[in-house]
Amino acid sequence: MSRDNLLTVRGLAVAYGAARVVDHLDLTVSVGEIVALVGPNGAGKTSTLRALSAMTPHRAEEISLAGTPLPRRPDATAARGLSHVPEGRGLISTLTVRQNIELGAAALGRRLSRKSLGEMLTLFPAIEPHLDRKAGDLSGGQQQMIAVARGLAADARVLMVDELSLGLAPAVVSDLLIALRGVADDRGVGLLLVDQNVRALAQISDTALTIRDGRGVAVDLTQLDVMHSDYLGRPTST
Ligand SMILES: Nc1ncnc2c1ncn2[C@@H]1O[C@H](COP(=O)(O)OP(=O)(O)OP(=O)(O)O)[C@@H](O)[C@H]1O
Repeated sequence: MSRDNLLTVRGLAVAYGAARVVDHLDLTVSVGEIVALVGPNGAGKTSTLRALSAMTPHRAEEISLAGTPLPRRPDATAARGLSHVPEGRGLISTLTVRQNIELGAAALGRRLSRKSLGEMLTLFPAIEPHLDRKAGDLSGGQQQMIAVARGLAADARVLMVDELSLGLAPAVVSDLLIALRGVADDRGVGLLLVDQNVRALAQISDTALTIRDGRGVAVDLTQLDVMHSDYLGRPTST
């Protein structure tokens, strides 16, 4: 393990019945690193994130955070600092913005401190005027900011975000990605981002991989930049 490694995954396998969608997948996410996980529909990206946060049955030789094996229960995984913003965001639309952000900490039996809330609002100033509105009444971009804030508010050391840009305008996606780059640079959080919008990801990621025949394959970021949206990518080595 390198000194700065946070998340280490070796030999991850996910199967649905006889269909093995992820097989021998390895990946690492280091302190302050943004890793893009790209690939076409059905490649196994969501299954990978769900397995890492123990929401999907899986096998693995190693899933560890900062050198310590992660437990295989979603709440325990989150409590150790591996946070997951699922596709669709998973907000409770009838609760307020503030309550949704508090849920990140509450789910782990913690109270969200004023300092943590303040940090989230500094990161996403667009949601500050709406703290006491129902989350479901906000725009898609604002809801994605709330979901990321909720994930970070649970003292995330590694944050995984599934389909960050889905349904959002390019300018909103850009704001979100710049904020996430800041989270990585300023707070040292490691980010594992899944998105169909590979061109946007290429702007802010440090490394990228795709899933080919179940395995993680490194992708050249400069190739991502010129791809159309769902291109699988070329491996940097074969
Ligand atoms: N609960 C499930 N039961 C059975 N098959 C599933 C289940 N979840 C996913 N799959 C299948 O596993 C494969 C990988 O799905 P997954 O959602 O992980 O892919 P993905 O790369 O995230 O795709 P997308 O970009 O479309 O979200 C697909 O063939 C999918 O149909």
